[in-house]
Amino acid sequence: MTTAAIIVAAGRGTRAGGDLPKQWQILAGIPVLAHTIAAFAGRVDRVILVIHPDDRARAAGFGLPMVEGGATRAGSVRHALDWLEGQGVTKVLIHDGARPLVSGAVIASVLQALDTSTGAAPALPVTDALWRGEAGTVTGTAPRDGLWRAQTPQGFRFAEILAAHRAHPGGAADDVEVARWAGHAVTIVPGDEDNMKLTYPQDFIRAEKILKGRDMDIRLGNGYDVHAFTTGDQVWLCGVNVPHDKALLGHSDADVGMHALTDAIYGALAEGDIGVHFPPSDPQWKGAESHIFLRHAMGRVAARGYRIANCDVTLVCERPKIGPHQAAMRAALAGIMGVDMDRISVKATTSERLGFTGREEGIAALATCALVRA
Ligand SMILES: Nc1ccn([C@@H]2O[C@H](COP(=O)(O)OP(=O)(O)OP(=O)(O)O)[C@@H](O)[C@H]2O)c(=O)n1
Ligand SMILES: C[C@](O)(CO)[C@H](O)COP(=O)(O)O
Repeated sequence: MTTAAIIVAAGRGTRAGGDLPKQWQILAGIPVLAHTIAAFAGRVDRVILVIHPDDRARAAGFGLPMVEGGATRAGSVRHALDWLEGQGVTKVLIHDGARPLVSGAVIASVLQALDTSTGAAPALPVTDALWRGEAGTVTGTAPRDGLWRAQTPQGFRFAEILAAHRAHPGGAADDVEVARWAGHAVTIVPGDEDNMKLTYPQDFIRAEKILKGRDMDIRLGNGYDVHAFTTGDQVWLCGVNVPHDKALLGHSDADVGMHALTDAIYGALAEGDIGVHFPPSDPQWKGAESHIFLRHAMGRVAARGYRIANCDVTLVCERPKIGPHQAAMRAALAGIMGVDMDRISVKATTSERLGFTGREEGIAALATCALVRA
């Protein structure tokens, strides 16, 4: 059994306004879509992102398969279902990228209901009285009995929802409508008031408040790296080229500071180290610029729904002198990581001429990193 989640995020969010489509706007320090993706981590076997072609570069950092969206939500879902065909998926969840606060409990209920039903979706009963109105005046009332407010993820047996979407004439508000049109029963599972869809600007304020009320998850990681000196006239340290009477030896550009920092980030996520993601045995990483590794680690941070609280790097060497380059190093790292410079510290110490660093045989670097998720 393979489960997949399709996260539709190709809309333009016109009702939400703002400089960016709503799924890319920042909510509690990270993009809305990063929250949404993090909610599915570890709960399904595969996650597929449906994005607008203009957002390809922005979305690449998540490291997930990407499918181009359609002109409508249903079109976007259809593209992803077509893409998943033949990949052994038996259950598929279809979720709005604009619902970042979906809980693990809601996702689990939908998946569980699919054991006995072709379709399942979360919803909340309508509890307020319903009126009709015109020009600001109540013109009638409507019974609320049996009415539900639909949420996502809406889950289905894969083959059935793919066939239903292919046959549907279009114009459906959601995937439950498509499934029902094709004759499939859809089970209602309990929704969650917090599983709101960000639709209007004021929804962001409510979502921020909900997130503030949740427990904060903090993770710490450390990293340590050493590179030996060889002949040369420059070294790369924390993204800055420093003139020196030696060079650092390594499979990549040997930026010992950036390597320690990257390992600290992987460590905080409990996702191994640089060697796991970029094996030295693989010739494609020979001479690689270290920002590739750091950007990858930051993509993993975003994909897991975390953000950087702060990082601290210590370089251990007698020479070159780090002080004159410290500000440039902090700026370089902050630029690569997309965080404010005041969250990045770079400092240096000598080892009082003791050991391999004291004998100027190489440079060592230590790094600590703290990640937070609301
Ligand atoms: N062509 C489209 C339209 C919508 N969506 C996605 O479907 C979800 C729910 O749609 P909605 O809230 O209507 O989003 P938008 O279409 O972006 O919003 P608006 O109608 O305000 O422009 C969103 O995650 C949105 O990105 C999509 O993937 N492809
Ligand atoms: C799918 C959906 O989220 C169910 O509530 C909703 O129908 C999509 O958003 P829209 O605002 O109706 O386009």
